[in-house]
Amino acid sequence: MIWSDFHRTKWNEATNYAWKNFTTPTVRRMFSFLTVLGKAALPRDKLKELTGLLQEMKTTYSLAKICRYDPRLRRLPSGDYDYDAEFEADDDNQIGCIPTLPLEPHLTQMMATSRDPEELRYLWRAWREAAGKPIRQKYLRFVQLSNEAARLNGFSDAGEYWRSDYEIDGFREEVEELWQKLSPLYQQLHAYVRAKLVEKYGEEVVPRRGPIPAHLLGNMWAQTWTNILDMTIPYPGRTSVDVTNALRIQGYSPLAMFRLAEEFFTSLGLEPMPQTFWQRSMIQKPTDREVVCHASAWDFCNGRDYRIKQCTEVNMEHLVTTHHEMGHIQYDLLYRNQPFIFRDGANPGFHEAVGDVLALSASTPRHLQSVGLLGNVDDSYETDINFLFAMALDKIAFLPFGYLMDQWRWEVFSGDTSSSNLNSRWWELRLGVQGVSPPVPRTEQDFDPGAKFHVPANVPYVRYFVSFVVQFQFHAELCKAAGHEGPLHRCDIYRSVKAGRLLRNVLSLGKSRPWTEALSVLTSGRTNKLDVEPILEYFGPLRTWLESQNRGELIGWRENEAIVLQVTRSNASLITGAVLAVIALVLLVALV
Ligand SMILES: CC(=O)N[C@@H](CC(=O)O)C(=O)NC[C@H](CC1(C(=O)N[C@@H](Cc2ccc(O)cc2)C(=O)O)CCCC1)C(=O)O
Ligand SMILES: [Zn+2]
Repeated sequence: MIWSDFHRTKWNEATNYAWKNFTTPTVRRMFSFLTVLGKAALPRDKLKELTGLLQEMKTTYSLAKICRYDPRLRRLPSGDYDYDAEFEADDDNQIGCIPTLPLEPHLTQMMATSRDPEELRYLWRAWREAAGKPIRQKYLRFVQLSNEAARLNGFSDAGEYWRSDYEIDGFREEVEELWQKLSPLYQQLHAYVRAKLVEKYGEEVVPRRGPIPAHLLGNMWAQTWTNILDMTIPYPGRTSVDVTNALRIQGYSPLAMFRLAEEFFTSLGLEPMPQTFWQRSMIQKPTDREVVCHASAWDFCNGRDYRIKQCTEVNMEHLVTTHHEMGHIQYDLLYRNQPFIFRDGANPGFHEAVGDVLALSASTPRHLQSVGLLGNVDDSYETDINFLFAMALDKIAFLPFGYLMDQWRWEVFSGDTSSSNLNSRWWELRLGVQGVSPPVPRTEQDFDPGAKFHVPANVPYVRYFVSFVVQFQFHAELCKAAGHEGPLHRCDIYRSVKAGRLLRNVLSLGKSRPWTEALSVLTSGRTNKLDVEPILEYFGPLRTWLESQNRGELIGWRENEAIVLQVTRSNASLITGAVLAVIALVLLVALV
């Protein structure tokens, strides 16, 4: 229904006070959600422009392709590539360029498996040229319209609108405080991985006391580091929990991976996937048409139709993703009897945590052995450390990225970051928070955040940071309910109906109660706050091990030790700097 300006004014007036005096808390809660119109509050023409920009940015991202790496690419004295030459028809040795490589599965796979820094540097830059740079202007206009819509809903900007999903004042400070408590553990992991990369690539490529160049971490955005486990595993030759080979040798299909994940949920007494799920999901990349391969889980809001769309590859990372996506469907199923407006996660981080909680049990060596994916598993210290390290490459490495993505966007929405420092602010955060540096010089002509799905797709991201903290709170409580004894990282809640009942009680609430109350239910009243203790307890043994291994290493990074020139500020400031230097020189000479 299209809102006429008259209707919208009347609605805004009506929703500003009448319902706030309703006596029934649940009805008041319903209206507090119903009165937020979101982008529908925009005038018709601006709504059309906003949705058009969003579609264009998503299309650019999902269709972006790059050329294959060619080692004959000429390097400039500055260390950068002579890319222009790359596309000139070169008589004697045709380099040429036909963009054929999409992100999934090609670039994802190459970033994960290539150990050639030059190829990785090429892939890293070419992807940003194809996916990020082209949408910079569109994104700036999109931000303007998003802020206008937010203000029409009574928020100061789109960032405040996004944060309202968490229903607590000071959410921003809460997230900052959580990160401060987790950062020391991240820095220990960062220092250890950097030392291993120095061993592999040399100090020419990796500065021993500086940030880690972002293209060497096995992932296009350096957001999880599981793909460099082979180069960094503490005890090579001992049990490694990467069961990719076993999955392939045993002939696992994507369907078998989905059935395996479903069986974990039903072993807890939770819901099986409905019939339509198996009929209508897309679990493999089709060969006859272009699709958006970024995995997603869908609730068609009729209590029967739920689907996953995923370009599943047979490997460990996708087995975890399958649990993650199915966790969304499980949550959708558990709150399907709630009133429509309450059919949502208690907060977005809860929705992201469900599947990961089960994956924490399903990934243990003991569990992988029980499903036949791992051979002999010993209870040795080395196996424990190998396992915890593999988990840290996923869970701890991710924390700064999960934190900085929306720090950057909240500042863009609030205007603290503007078009003149859009990309340099991104790299300030990447350098300062995550300790990674760009492998080629960056300028304000680039738009590197735009090369990460959630920015063109306008999907908020702090939900993942919240999930990575709260999933360990869930894990600790479910393990307690399952009667687990011993270290938290060895817990496997598989087949525990008690754990399943507790999880069902928490998730069935949907968004009918504030998430702080859901946390009280989970912890039998012990807490209603996000708490880093469980994740720090889980990784406790690894932290001790890292601290002993890192003796003598610099913990943290010197920001001036990045290999390449950091983000060059907009050229104007460079010229100003040069002019001032000349004037100073002239004065000096004059004085002497
Ligand atoms: C209709 C709709 O949109 N539905 C929502 C779900 C809902 O709201 O019901 C949805 O399907 N969102 C897609 C998104 C996909 C993935 C993702 O984007 N992950 C992040 C962060 C991350 C990284 C490591 C990790 O272990 C877990 C998460 C990234 O890849 O950067 C890709 C693979 C994993 C999850 C998702 O499932 O969260
Ligand atoms: Zn998710």
